[in-house]
Amino acid sequence: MTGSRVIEVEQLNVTYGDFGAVRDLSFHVQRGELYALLGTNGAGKTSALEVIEGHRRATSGTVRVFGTSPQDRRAVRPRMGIMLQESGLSRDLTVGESVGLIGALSGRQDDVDRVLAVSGLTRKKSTIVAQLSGGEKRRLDFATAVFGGPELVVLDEPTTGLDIQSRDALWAAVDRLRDEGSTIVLTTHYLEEAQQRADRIGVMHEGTLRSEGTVAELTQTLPSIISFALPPGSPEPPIVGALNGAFHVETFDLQGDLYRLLDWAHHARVELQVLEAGPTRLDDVFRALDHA
Ligand SMILES: Nc1ncnc2c1ncn2[C@@H]1O[C@H](COP(=O)(O)OP(=O)(O)OP(=O)(O)O)[C@@H](O)[C@H]1O
Repeated sequence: MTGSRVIEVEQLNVTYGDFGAVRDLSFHVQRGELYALLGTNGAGKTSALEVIEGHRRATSGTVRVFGTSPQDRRAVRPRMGIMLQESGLSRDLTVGESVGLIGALSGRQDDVDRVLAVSGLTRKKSTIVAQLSGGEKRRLDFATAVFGGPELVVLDEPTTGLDIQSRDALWAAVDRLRDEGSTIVLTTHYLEEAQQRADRIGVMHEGTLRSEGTVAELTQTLPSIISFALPPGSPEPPIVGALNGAFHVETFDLQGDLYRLLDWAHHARVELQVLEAGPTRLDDVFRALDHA
């Protein structure tokens, strides 16, 4: 293992027949990092994660987890918790039995009731899996992944289908894992969640890694946005970019332009309606992908 790298992916290719789902993918994840692998639908994220999880063999390239092959399940499994996009949990087991069984298979030690509490499933302990709602099943998948506080947790779209309370609870549990030193790798289509939490982000599109870095690094090449509307009959503002009466301005000098706008509004006694100003969001990085 190089330095404190928990995951090392070098020139990974995954092909299905003659279709290259993952093409020459290289990235690494440092110990204690939260790394978000983001991308468009079908970009190859799950295929890459499946190799990291040891569920799929690479067509070519090298993947190392804790310095060893992820196919070496005996070495890797006790140290890695996995939340798949679709779980293979038995429908007839109760929630408590499922967590206990998958937990025991992981080789890690934990208290089932503690894990259920962390995952918001205490009241469902005796319910069979077949009777869980979609969101509850996701919480159960999460519970089995974090059983025993693994050093590495891989989460494939963990918050898809969860209501806002469940999402907040899941992120609080992830924060606790990080406080305890766990490394987290995840995929999500909720870009704002990655923007708030990821130390680094890799952006995939059509099988390849298009960009990688911190949120600041990914967004710094794009302008910031100021948007607002004016009451009818207002004088012309000192800023261009009006569209249907609403103003939407792209700027590389957010602070300077905002100062000029507010100063103008103050002196002209104009109310800036629905005023919003902020750096470019990851959404815009994604929208730029199709043109990359
Ligand atoms: N078993 C398979 N056989 C053939 N093609 C597959 C298989 N699994 C995935 N693919 C294809 O490989 C591509 C990458 O799929 P993958 O699930 O890795 O993407 P993803 O980035 O996770 O997408 P999403 O965000 O939509 O979940 C897609 O075009 C998909 O149709």
